[in-house]
Amino acid sequence: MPHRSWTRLTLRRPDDWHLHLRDGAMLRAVLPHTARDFARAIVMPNLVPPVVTAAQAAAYRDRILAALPEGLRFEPLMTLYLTEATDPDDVAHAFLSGVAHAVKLYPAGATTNSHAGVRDLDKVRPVLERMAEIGMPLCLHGEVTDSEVDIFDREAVFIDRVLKPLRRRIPDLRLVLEHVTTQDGVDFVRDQPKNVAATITTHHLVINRNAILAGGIRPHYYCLPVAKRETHRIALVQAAVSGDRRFFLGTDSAPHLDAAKLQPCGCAGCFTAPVTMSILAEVFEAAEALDQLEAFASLNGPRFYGLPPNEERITLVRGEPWSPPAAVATDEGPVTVFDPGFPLHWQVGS
Ligand SMILES: NC(=O)N[C@@H](CC(=O)O)C(=O)O
Ligand SMILES: [Zn+2]
Ligand SMILES: [Zn+2]
Repeated sequence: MPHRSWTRLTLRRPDDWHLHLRDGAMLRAVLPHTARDFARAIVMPNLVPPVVTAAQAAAYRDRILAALPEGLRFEPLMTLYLTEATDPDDVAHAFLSGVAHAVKLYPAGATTNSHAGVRDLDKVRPVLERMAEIGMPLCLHGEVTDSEVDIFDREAVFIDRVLKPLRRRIPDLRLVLEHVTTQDGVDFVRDQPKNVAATITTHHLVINRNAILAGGIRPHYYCLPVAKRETHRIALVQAAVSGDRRFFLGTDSAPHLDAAKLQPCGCAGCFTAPVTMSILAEVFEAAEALDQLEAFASLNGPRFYGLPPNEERITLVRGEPWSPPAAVATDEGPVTVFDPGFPLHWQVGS
């Protein structure tokens, strides 16, 4: 049956393998939007102060569960923020006791709340070697921070200068190239026979760099890594719909108050949680690959992380275009919801 005529699609409940839930008022406002559609999420640790230790991750996990509205089920999968002072024993304890599922590497200065991240990879080598021994994945924000390097080239340069040497030095370390944005990144992952995967965001599947700049500056499309040329967006779509187990959904839904985005130096991040599954259905439908959506959103991620896929199912239903909320209210102000720029026909059935 041609995909264009599908009006319903049932799949295992998806997970989000890269998510920012923040804390406090923001956490309470955004969490229900993820928990409505997703069973689990890899929760990013870039709070202020960052989630560095096993104890901090356990406490953050408890705050997330306490913020979950009655009647919703959701399992936060915690990560540890890698610093040059991180203790390998604490990391191993966090992983082996189930408190944390991955460590996150932010090159210092690369993105939101990354200043406590890593400047010198040699300093964290004992941690990385221990992780390789116990099979704990390292999630990477894959951009160099060198101000000489053009912002649109920072992922490709990271792959050459950091990722390839790291692969050679610690080949058993399991890596996730988070929010891959380039053909270069896709090609790198495809070249790795094992231990490497990549997450792909919602927004990088639908916007290219024109969205940020054409016709005026549009802060709600500014995220890191910054969206690239159309050729790169197409490479991401091809990877996502290919069924290749190395690529899976990590929305990187990254809410910031509108007040923090709409200013002369605005924050990076797109808030996609409320619309991700609808957008993905449009993207996969347009690629005539709706039958691959379950692999991308519900199967490939758990396989990489060594977890069972969810048993529960959701149904996406195609109908007349619907209008998602323009913004989600928090106690501290509104957060604009990502607008893909095309009508959304698909909705997750209740
Ligand atoms: N993606 C973003 O643009 N922002 C993220 C950080 C990140 O994932 O790099 C955030 O925490 O706001
Ligand atoms: Zn990042
Ligand atoms: Zn992120």
